Amino acid sequence: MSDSTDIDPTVTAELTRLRESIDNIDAAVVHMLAERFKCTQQVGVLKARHQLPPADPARESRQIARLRELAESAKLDPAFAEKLLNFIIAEVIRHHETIADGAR
Ligand SMILES: C=C(O[C@@H]1C=C(C(=O)O)C=C[C@H]1O)C(=O)O
Repeated sequence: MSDSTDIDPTVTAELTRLRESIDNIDAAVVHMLAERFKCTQQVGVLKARHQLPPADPARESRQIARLRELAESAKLDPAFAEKLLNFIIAEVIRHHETIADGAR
């Protein structure tokens, strides 16, 4: 069995370089998601104020179609992109329901 002391130093250096980029990308994703949630919270307040429903399935369909196209041109699995967007949207709708409940 090999342990970390047997690894070729050039392999370790390459792994470290790649992991530094992965960490930077993860940080960017967190910051972008935080900005997205700031916007969606404002949408939630606007909807609650004007008695609009938390979810907008027609808007979601357009977003999914657009994201699937973007994913294809970026060589990212469109099914994965759709699942990710649906996961995020489900959380946003939950937030909107909470905001609407608080406004009642
Ligand atoms: C943010 C909105 O509310 C919901 C959340 C969406 C999203 O996270 O992109 C899209 C549609 C809605 O179901 C919106 O209506 O724009």
